[in-house]
Order: sequence, then C-alpha cells, then structure tokens
Amino acid sequence: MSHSADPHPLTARRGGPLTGAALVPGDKSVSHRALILGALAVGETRITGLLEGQDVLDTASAMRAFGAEVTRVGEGEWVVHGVGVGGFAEPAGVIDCGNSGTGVRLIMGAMATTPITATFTGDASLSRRPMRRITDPLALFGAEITAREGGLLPVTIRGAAEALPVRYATPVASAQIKSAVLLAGLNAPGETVVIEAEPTRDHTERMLAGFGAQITTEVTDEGQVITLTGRPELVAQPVAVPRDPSSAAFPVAAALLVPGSEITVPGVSRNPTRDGFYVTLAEMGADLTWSDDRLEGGEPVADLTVRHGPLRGVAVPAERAASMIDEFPILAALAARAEGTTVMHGVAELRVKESDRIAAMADGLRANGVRVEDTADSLTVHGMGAVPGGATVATHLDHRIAMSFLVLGLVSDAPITVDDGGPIATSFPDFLPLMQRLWADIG
Ligand SMILES: O=C(O)C1=C[C@@H](OP(=O)(O)O)[C@@H](O)[C@H](O)C1
Ligand SMILES: C=C(OP(=O)(O)O)C(=O)O
Repeated sequence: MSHSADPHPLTARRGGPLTGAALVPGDKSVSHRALILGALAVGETRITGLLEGQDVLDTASAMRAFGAEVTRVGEGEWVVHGVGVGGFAEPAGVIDCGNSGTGVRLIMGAMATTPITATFTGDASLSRRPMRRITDPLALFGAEITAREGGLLPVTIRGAAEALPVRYATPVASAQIKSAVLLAGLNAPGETVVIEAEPTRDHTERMLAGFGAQITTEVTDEGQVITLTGRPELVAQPVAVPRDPSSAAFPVAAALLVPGSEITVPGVSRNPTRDGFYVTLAEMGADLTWSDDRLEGGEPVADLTVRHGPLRGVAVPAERAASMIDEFPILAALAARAEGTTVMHGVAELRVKESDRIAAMADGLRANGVRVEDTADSLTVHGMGAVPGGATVATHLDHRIAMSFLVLGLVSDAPITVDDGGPIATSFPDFLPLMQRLWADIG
C-alpha cells in the first residue's frame, strides 16, 4: 500500500532550544525481519517495539498473504504464527510493498525457493529501483522470474520446486541482497554461502541464529563469508526490536544544530554495522554521550545524550558508507552548518534509494543557498556560517530527504518547506509530534 496520493507540504522554522527525551520508533530493518522470520518459523513469535511505519505494515500484510497469521495485540506488540520454512501458500493477489526496498527484496528471497508464484509491485519510487540485483541471484536457486523492462517492478517469481543451494558474492555492498539470498537459502538443501567484500548490517544473520538456524560468519581475504545450512526448523522466538539509529539521527542532528539544545535518546541500537553516522559525528566534534550499554533482543543498545555544539567538516571514507548508508542525507544537512567542507566518498548506492539521494540533497541544498558539488559517487558540502533557506524542496517520495530538510529548516535564516511530508510515515510515523514535543517548530 502507498501513502496518501495528496502531497502534504511541511515547513520548519527557527525557534528555541530542543529539550527532552526522543523516544524514536523501532528499527525498520529488524522489524521487517521479525515479521518475515516469524512467518517462516513454527510456533508463536511475539514482537515488541515493532515499527508501525507503512513499510513494515506492508510487510505484515504480505506475510498474511503468504499464509502466516499476523495480529497486532497492542502498541508495537505483534504476534505471528508462522507456517514453517517452505510452508508459504500462494498469495491470492499481487504483493504491494509500497515504498519499501527492504520489504520487497527480502520477501522475494523468502518465497523464491517455495513452489508458488507471486507478483510484486510498489509505488512510483519503488518501481524505479533496481530489482535485478535480487532476481539474478534468486534465479541461481532455480526460481523463474519475469520483470518489467530494465529489471523493474512488477516482478513475478515462480519459486523453485527443487531449489539448489547457491554461493554468491554480492556485487555491491547491500544487506538487502545478502538477506534475500540467505532467506532463499533457508529452503534449499545444503549450504548457501554469501560473500560480501564490505560488511553490511547483520540483522538477518543475528536473527536467523536466534531462531535456531545454523549460520556462521568468517572473515577471509575475500571478505565476509556467511554460510547458512538450509532446511532448518526455525523455532519461534520473542523479538524485542531496538530503537532505530537511522530514525534517531534526525532528532540527534536537530539537537546538535539548534543552540542551547540537549536531548536524550534512550535505548537506541548500537549495532556496529549501523554506527557509521555516530562515528562520523564524533569526528566532527559532536557532543555525544553514550551510557548504559546493554543487549536487548540480541542487539546492542545504549542511551544517548546529545548537546548542541560546533561541528567541523570531515572526509567520510568509502569503507564507512555501508554502516551509515541511510544517514547521508541528514549528514549533508549537518555539513551545511559545519565549519569547513565535508566530503562523502563511495556513496553511489544513494542514487538508487527511494530517490537519487545525491541529486535530491544537492538540489535542495543549492536551492537553500548552500554550496555543493556531486559526482557519480561522492557528495561535497561546503559548511556555511549561516544557511539562507527560504526554498521549497522536492522530496521525490523520499522520507529521509523530507526529514533532513525539516531539520535544516530549524537553523536556516528563512524557513524551509518540503513539498511532501507524507512519505515520512514509511519509517517514522511520529516524527512530527516527536519533534514538536522537543519544541521544534515544524508543521
Ligand atoms: O537490509 C536492510 O534492512 C536495509 C539495507 C540498506 O539497503 P541496501 O541493502 O540496498 O544497501 C538500507 O539502505 C535500507 O534502508 C535497509
Ligand atoms: C533505503 C531505505 O529503505 P528501503 O530500501 O527499505 O526502501 C531507507 O529507509 O532509507
């Protein structure tokens, strides 16, 4: 399902300091995986802290369409009765994953080794995003796949009846590719192996191990080699979803920018495959204090305190890109107010997200008076003592572009407007009330 078709502009203006606690929602990556693995497990999986954003709700609907029982029992509390590995039923209708690359790609993997047929579709943004990166490796398992010209959605997959295990080196650093292959490998005999040159977020591996699958990760000269033994019985588990570090990045950035601010962000994931933004902020001189490091639901979490202070421009190395891939838009907004220049290297993947995020950030920053340069795989932002603002930014159905410019609008000379805040509901449905509770002037 897609968000409302009517654009919903939002404007951010300068105001007083931000204070309070930012209770950001559950992690989007973990939420998708909890529903999918719950649907593939035997027994009852009780999920707490699930992100109730549209991307995840679309995955919940998809799991129902494949035969799992998925019930919301309270706020963020969901119960899934799974059908077991290989137990997916053929869905009656088209699977609409809305705006969600993670949803569509992981679910395609999860059904590709079961002998059923499913057709996948999505909104205008998802329909522009590359799917061959998933359908190519799924075809190696024996799935038969048809796609629109260019390998785009809609995609129809006839799952392999006699799946073969696969050994696959991911051509780009992508947890979605890795996860799709591993989920397909669940219903293939023998060992499915994924090799990744750069490590990417490891939630699928952690959760598969938690559900009882045999899965190992070895660091070799080739990179990380992840080996999954097929046809496990996945045993339903309780899943406590940690708070999303990618969503936390927006109130954190706002507190860093607005003079006098101090906020706390409790219980945020510190998974080391997701922490590149926070490493970068520390290099920029940000005042961040982590406390009470602990494990929740198999993921490391901690409480974060953020205080306003000056930031300096930095060079972000290409090797760090995967660990902060969704945080580059908000980093670009922060960089506009840092002292000196920030260069983000190795970020070509940003061009195939919900929008071309390099172009969207470069265009929006320029429109608001910031000096920016971009190449195929880099973005350079020249920090300014003051950001003029005053422009309306085109968000191209991209939640992170919308939130990034609304944060920048809290410190620009003139307000910044985004043409459509609707897509924010895909990942952070309470963004607006949460920011307003911290005293941000956005509406
Ligand atoms: O696996 C995941 O949950 C995700 C992986 C990343 O995408 P890629 O795998 O395409 O880099 C990220 O951008 C996305 O928001 C979530
Ligand atoms: C890229 C993102 O999500 P997805 O690929 O799931 O659409 C994101 O949330 O920034």
